[in-house]
Amino acid sequence: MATRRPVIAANWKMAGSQQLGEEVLEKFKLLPSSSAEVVICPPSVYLDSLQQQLSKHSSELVNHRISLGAQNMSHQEFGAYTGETSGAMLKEFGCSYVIIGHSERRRMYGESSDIVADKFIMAQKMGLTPILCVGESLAAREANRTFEVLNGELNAVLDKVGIMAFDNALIAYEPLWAIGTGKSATPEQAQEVHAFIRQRLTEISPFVGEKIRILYGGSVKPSNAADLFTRPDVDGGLVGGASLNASDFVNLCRIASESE
Ligand SMILES: O=C[C@H](O)COP(=O)(O)O
Repeated sequence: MATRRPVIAANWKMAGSQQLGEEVLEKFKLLPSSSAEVVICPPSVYLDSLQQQLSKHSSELVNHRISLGAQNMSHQEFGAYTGETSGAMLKEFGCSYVIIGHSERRRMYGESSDIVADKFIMAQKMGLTPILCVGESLAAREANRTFEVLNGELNAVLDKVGIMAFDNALIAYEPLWAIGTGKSATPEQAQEVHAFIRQRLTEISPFVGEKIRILYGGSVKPSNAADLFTRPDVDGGLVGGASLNASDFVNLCRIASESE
């Protein structure tokens, strides 16, 4: 089986502050080292200060791999799109990653799977690694439609970009019923879905399927992380609420590093 380095991504959503960035980096300085890749996705207006903080503390963070990511981007390259942020701008402010198709964007801002696929394409064109979010609603799970929903969300992107584009992407499985509810999927539920996603990709390309990192998101916290992250197809987490507490977040990164 391929060795996949775990990834812990923080999605601050519309929360956090410049101060939180400083607190998180101070906590990392106290952790001797971590092998997990860490991605911090603050609101875009904080990217600049976080980039500067990372550079200020770089000599004390050499034993960590901390990158910046964004929570969203435009599917357009540039132009008259009021309120939007382009991939090139995110690159300019130090981003390596961008979250694409988070369920909050699909649900509250009407992002169709087609737009999500276009964002995926634009992210890669701009040199960003997309973190593609997929996940089913509670109603879909209760109707035994989980795999059907996931297939639909994956196919919408696969059909447009092709399997090899997933060689430079992460997938985050985020069941909608577990997001911000305090009720995480069980490790067994997460593993079952992650294995399904990996199998789906492996059928098309064993190379990509084996290599791709699939993160779990939905009420991840230090108390349930070890059980989730040690499942064979769970390669880390996309963390919302717990990433707003510097100690909890750094603890999650430590747990992920130890689960490798
Ligand atoms: O992007 C993160 C997810 O939506 C999970 O959020 P949560 O950890 O607050 O449940």
